[in-house]
Amino acid sequence: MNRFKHAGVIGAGAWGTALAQVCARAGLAVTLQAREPEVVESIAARRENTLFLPGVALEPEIAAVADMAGLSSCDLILAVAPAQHLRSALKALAPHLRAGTPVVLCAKGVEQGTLKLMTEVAAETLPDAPLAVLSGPSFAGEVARNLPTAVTLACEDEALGRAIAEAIATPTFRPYIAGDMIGAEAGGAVKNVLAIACGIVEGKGLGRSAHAALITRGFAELTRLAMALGARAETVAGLCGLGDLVLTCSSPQSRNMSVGLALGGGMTLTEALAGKLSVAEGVASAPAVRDLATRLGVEMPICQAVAAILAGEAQVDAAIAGLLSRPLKSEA
Ligand SMILES: NC(=O)C1=CN([C@@H]2O[C@H](COP(=O)(O)OP(=O)(O)OC[C@H]3O[C@@H](n4cnc5c(N)ncnc54)[C@H](O)[C@@H]3O)[C@@H](O)[C@H]2O)C=CC1
Ligand SMILES: O=C(CO)COP(=O)(O)O
Repeated sequence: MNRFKHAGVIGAGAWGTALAQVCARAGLAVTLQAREPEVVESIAARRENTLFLPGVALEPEIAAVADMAGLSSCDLILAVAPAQHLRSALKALAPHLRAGTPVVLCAKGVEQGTLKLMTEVAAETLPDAPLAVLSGPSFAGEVARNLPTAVTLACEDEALGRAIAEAIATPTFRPYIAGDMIGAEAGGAVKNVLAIACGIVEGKGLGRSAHAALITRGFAELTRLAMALGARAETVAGLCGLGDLVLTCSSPQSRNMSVGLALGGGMTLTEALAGKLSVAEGVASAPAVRDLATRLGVEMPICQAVAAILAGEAQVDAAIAGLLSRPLKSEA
């Protein structure tokens, strides 16, 4: 029997809307909180999120609300506001959260300034809420259309992790349970920065060999940072780390990779982001990942190069030349 009955989803971007679909298909009542009035209106009037997930017919169980108060009767919350807005979203949720309601963190990023992971932000804003992390290779459009997807559902409380996974699983959406929340969230945050690098490699036409080298050396960086943060190696080798890195570095469907493609093709960052409503988390997380690596003494040359390019401190060609001319070293 499902322990949960009513899911509340914070953030009606593409991923929040896709996860609302998953929860509805899993048999839960769903309330989707949207920041934009036009999203609430389009879901109520047309059963479609015309702004962030156009062309997908939404399940009848999904009700959209503007106010966090609309989530007060939920017994499970999925927090899907972008990483840089998670703190303000959870603060707004706090007065309406029922005691003991688990909060599943679904954003992929590191908070700028504080350099905190999403679990740290949530622990500060909702100190009493049980937390879990959902992360893995999952394009919103594919999940919303019911294509097969597997993700990591990480929770320190194994029984709670299992209960959440059972509540949201469907025949096509398969959460694998893990105990390591830090590994799950570190993988998702760093892969977005690496996807920008992969886009640059593609945009510059540097070839499949360079692409494979970048994914592999990028994974080494991701693993080093995650381990320094306290993650377990097997978590980052799973869906939320390696799996998501492979997906995001391999398809222009990725918003992060698309930004890299544009930069590699000669656009400025401003041109690459112009007119985009959707979030490319790696752009905001790159400087935070770089600063976190510096603080922890972790070598992350690819992420550092991406951060420098995005900040206008390095040109693309010079950054590539800098990476290729690093002293030869042991692979391990
Ligand atoms: N789209 C995807 O395929 C996937 C996205 N994610 C992650 O989910 C998170 C949300 O991304 P998407 O749903 O794709 O977003 P999106 O790019 O589709 O939409 C932008 C979102 O940002 C919100 N937003 C904009 N300004 C804001 C502000 N000032 N305060 C609060 N919210 C604001 C909008 O309301 C909207 O929900 C990100 O961390 C992303 O990395 C994770 C897995 C898949
Ligand atoms: O996280 C994602 C896939 O797992 C989505 O990637 P983008 O945000 O780069 O589109």
